[in-house]
Amino acid sequence: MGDGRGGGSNRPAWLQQYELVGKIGEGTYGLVFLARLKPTHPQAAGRRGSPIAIKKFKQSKEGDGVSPTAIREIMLLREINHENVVKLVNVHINHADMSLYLAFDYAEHDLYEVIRHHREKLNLSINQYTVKSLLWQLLNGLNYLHSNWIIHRDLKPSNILVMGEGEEHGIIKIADFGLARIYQAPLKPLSDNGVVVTIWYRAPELLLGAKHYTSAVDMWAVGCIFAELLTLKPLFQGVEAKATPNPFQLDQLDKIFKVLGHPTVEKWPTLANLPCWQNDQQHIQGHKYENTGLHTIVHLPQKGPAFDLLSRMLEYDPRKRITAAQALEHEYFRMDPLPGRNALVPSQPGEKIVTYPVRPVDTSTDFEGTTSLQPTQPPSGNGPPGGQPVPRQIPRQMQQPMGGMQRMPPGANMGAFGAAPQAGMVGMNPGNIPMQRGAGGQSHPHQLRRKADQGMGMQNPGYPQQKRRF
Ligand SMILES: Nc1ncnc2c1ncn2[C@@H]1O[C@H](COP(=O)(O)OP(=O)(O)OP(=O)(O)O)[C@@H](O)[C@H]1O
Repeated sequence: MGDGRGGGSNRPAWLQQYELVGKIGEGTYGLVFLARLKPTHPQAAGRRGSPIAIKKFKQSKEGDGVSPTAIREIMLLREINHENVVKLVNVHINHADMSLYLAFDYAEHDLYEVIRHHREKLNLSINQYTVKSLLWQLLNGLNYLHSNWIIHRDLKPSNILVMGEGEEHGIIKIADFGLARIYQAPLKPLSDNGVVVTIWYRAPELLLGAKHYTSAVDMWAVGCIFAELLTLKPLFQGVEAKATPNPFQLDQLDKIFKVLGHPTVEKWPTLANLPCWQNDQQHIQGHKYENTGLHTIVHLPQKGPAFDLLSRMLEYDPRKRITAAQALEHEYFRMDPLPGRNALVPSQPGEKIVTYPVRPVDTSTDFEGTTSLQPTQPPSGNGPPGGQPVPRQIPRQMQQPMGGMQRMPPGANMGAFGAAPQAGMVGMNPGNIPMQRGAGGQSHPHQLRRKADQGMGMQNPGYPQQKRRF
């Protein structure tokens, strides 16, 4: 960046336009940094430049190329253009060390932090309008992805970003497509990629060894997230059995069955074909579960539309599970309060405005992940001087339900759908990227590794610290 922190002559011109603020997170596949356009840049015009998030991918274990996961992420993201999906603004591969930088629009919040703020700081539920608007936008982005034959496969609160103050305030952006992949019809076995959906949000068919992913796995995750937005607690907090390469996760299934009751072949005919159902007579088939009632956990009237929608998302049989397109048409979204474009404004006049914390930034870590001796600076600076965010006074921008997206016929291309390649991608040619053997087709051990601090191991069955926060 040429600023003495993570600067380097082998940085491309676009990266040198930005100054690094610091590290904001660490995921399975790399580090995420906050950077800003330099004040000297014409677009910044002496002001503080707009923020971007730069995701630097870790090198593959063999250290001999950009990982297949990264290639896949680029291939997908460069085609994607939707208000509720995070925008990729630039890409750089450093051929010297084969590191990969992806620059995305920066989002000040994510659902993990929004939920945590309500649970731990406010001890207050999220208002109905905000829950509905967040859910609507999540479904809207997901409908776009599914319509374009993309399954996310790793939906969880930390992957659902929410824009901070500005013209996109309160808008959701689905992020982290490192694990997503364009799916094909007819279904092609994808199980050689490993089981990738974070365990708490993982659909029962995957836990029982289904060999095929469908978009229904994302809808299960949305159901879990919907319930979590309502109760501020993960719905099914299973303890992951890490020692097994097997998808079978008994504790997670146990948590699900205790709430939703025992699945039956009458209600879910293909259940009998699932490998783990067949193989585990004793624990799964032999155990009888009472249905404790989802409504008692989420505190929703059983006959109401919110509960109806949630139940359809948590339908055992993936073929009967509601789709994103259907969910957007559900009665829940036609009733007051109607969903809006800015999910973070108060739901009614006089209601207290919730101020969510800005992302903490570790300003002592540079792009190489090296800790410098610089004094730690205040957080990202997106709040006012002094670090105390002011209440937000932005009026609700939309009172009408937003129109659902048209579903795209199988085989139609993105161009036909109106998706333009994104800015900054000119010259990007994934075909020219030196790839590891097997890239794009085979799984890489990196892909299957889960973060040690996810809080889902036997040692830490409580609420997870899913990522490092500073
Ligand atoms: N565009 C972005 N703007 C702001 N923060 C972001 C952006 N993209 C990712 N983050 C944040 O950076 C952190 C790390 O993200 P990353 O996607 O690498 O990992 P993760 O989702 O926490 O975990 P995993 O990759 O293992 O699923 C998260 O807190 C995430 O919310």
